[in-house]
Amino acid sequence: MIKRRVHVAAAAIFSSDGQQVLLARRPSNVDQGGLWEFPGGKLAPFETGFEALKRELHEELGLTIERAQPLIRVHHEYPNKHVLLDVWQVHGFSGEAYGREGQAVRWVALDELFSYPFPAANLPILRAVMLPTEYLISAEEDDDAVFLTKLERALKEDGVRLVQLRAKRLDEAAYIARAEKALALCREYNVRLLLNAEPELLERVDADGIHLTSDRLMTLERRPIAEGKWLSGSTHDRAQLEQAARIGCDFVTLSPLRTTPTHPDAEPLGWHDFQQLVEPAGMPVFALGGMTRHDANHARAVGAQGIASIRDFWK
Ligand SMILES: Nc1nc2c([nH]c(=O)n2[C@H]2C[C@H](O)[C@@H](COP(=O)(O)OP(=O)(O)OP(=O)(O)O)O2)c(=O)[nH]1
Ligand SMILES: [Mg+2]
Repeated sequence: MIKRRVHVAAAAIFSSDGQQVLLARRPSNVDQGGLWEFPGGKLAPFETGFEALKRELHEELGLTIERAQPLIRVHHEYPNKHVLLDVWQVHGFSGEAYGREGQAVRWVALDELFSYPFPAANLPILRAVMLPTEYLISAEEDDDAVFLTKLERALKEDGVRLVQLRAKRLDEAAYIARAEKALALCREYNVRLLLNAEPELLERVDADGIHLTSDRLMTLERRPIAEGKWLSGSTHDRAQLEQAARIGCDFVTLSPLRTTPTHPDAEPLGWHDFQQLVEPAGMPVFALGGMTRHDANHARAVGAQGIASIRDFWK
C-alpha cells in the first residue's frame, strides 16, 4: 500500500501573557477523533503553510491571524498515512475563538498540557510549546558567589527561563553544592534547571532534568530519567540526533553553528547544514556555537527552537 502523504498547517496560539495555548477537540467521527489538537488543517493545492494556517484558523475558529513564526515541523507515520505537521506559533490575532464547526475549544495552561490526550504525532509539538527560545549554558566560574550573581543577572535582566549547569572544573561535591544554590535561585524565578552531569545525580539534586554530553548520549540504551523530568543532549551530527531520538531526549543542542573560542578546532555547520539536520530530528533543536539573541529569529526561520549560548548571557 502506498501511504497517503498529508501536509498539515497547525497553530500554537498563545494568550497575551504567554501562559496558555488554544486547543480544539477533534470531532469523534474523524481521523484521531476525540483527541485534542492544535487547530489547523491540510494545505489546499498550491497553498503555502502560512496561507493554509490563516484560512484554517478563520474557518475553524473565526480568528484572523496577524503574526506567526515557524515553531516546529514534525513528520509522523500513522498506520494509514504519513503526516507532516507544519506548526506555527501565533503571536498576534484578532477575534474571539469559538468552534465554528461545533468542536470544543479551550484555553489551556502550559503546565496542564500533558493531561490532555493528543494524537501520537504531537509529543514534539508539546515540548516545543513548553520550551522557551533561549537556553543558557553556564560558564566555568571558580567562585560560587560570582556564579550566582551572573546567573541572577541573566534570569532577571535577560529573562532567561531555561538553564544548563555546566561546570567541568568542579569535583562532584562542589558541583552538587553549586547545583543546590543554582536550583534555589532558579525556583525563585520560576526557571528550569538542567544538570550537565551523570543522570544518577538527579537522585541527589531535585533539578528539572539532565543534559547529556554527546559522549554520555552515545553510551545510553534507553532514557535514563523519568518522563516527568526534562532530558536534553549535545549533538553534532545526524548519528547523534538519531540516538537522541532513540533514547527519548526531549530536546537537543546542535553545534557548532559557528566557530567559537571554547571549541576553536570544531568544523562549523553553518545554517545550511544545520537546517538539513533539524527537520528530521523530530524534536526541538537549539542552535549552539557563536549564537547570540540576535540570531534567534534566523534560527527559528530554519526550524530551530531558538538559540543556546554561554557568552551571550554570561556577563
Ligand atoms: N490540525 C491538527 N492535525 C493534527 C494534529 N496532530 C495530528 O496528528 N494531526 C493529524 C490528524 C489528521 O490526520 C491531520 C489533520 O487533518 P484534518 O482532517 O484536521 O485536516 P482538515 O482540517 O483540512 O480537514 P478537512 O477540512 O480535510 O476535513 O493531521 C494537530 O495537533 N492538529
Ligand atoms: Mg482541521
